[in-house]
Amino acid sequence: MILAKRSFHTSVQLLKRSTDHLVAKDKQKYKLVAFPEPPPVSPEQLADATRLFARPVNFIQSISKAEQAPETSKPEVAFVGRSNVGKSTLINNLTNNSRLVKTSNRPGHTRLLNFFDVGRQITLVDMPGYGFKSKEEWGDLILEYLSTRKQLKRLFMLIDPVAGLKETDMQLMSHLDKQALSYQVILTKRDRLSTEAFAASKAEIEKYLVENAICCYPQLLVTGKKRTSKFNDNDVVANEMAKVKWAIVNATGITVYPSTKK
Ligand SMILES: Nc1nc2c(ncn2[C@@H]2O[C@H](COP(=O)(O)OP(=O)(O)OP(=O)(O)O)[C@@H](O)[C@H]2O)c(=O)[nH]1
Ligand SMILES: [Mg+2]
Repeated sequence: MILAKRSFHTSVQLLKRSTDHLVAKDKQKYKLVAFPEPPPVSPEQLADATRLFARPVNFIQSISKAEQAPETSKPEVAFVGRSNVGKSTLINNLTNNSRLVKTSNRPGHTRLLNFFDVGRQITLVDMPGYGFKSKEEWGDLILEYLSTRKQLKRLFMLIDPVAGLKETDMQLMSHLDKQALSYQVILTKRDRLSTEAFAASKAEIEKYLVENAICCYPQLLVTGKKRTSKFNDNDVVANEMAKVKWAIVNATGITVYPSTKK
């Protein structure tokens, strides 16, 4: 049985779950080609996460050097990915504030690390993109931040399923694996592909992760703009966003208490 390079613990967890994702390679061997079904998320957990992100969100600081990072004690998650993949848009969507972070259809828009406080419980970090129209110093800033930031609980790595995985994405994953940093992949711009094309791209990305990525959380998240009424799936889009919120809450390990405000 081939379970890529996963840790023993993860392998045991995977083996305990369903075997639907295993396909026969030959008579004796099986190959893992997709992540197992993630543990179910209850409506209460989704509601807790949604409640947290409905709380006030405040810009903390922008930095151009890792040592300038704010001294907060809050658990932190950061969003990383190729330029134009939709990092800043995702932060706006999560916080329901389209003007919190500036977005642009021109790659290379975000040039600093931008920190935001959500409900005084967690910190979100928007990052410059890598790849097309990126700058070497931005890459240095990201790597420096990743290797020094103790508060960082999980890195969310955004991938555009239209473009698929690029060499730069794979290099970053390999770097994160070597540093034992936990990351989770979010597929963005779901609305830009047909159901079939999206499923094919997702399967290819997932296969690569299963076979190569060590510290990747074994669940792919999905986001995308609300689609036209033709598809009538705004509920699906809202549910996908709630799952991203829950993944963040889960990664940070915080408990969301009901608001005391009436
Ligand atoms: N169709 C579609 N477009 C999106 C989606 N998310 C973001 N975009 C668009 O993609 C472009 C880039 O979005 P940004 O959020 O600025 O991307 P970024 O990753 O922050 O880019 P950089 O800061 O340049 O690295 C903008 O024109 C967004 O409107 C999505 O889910 N669907
Ligand atoms: Mg940006």
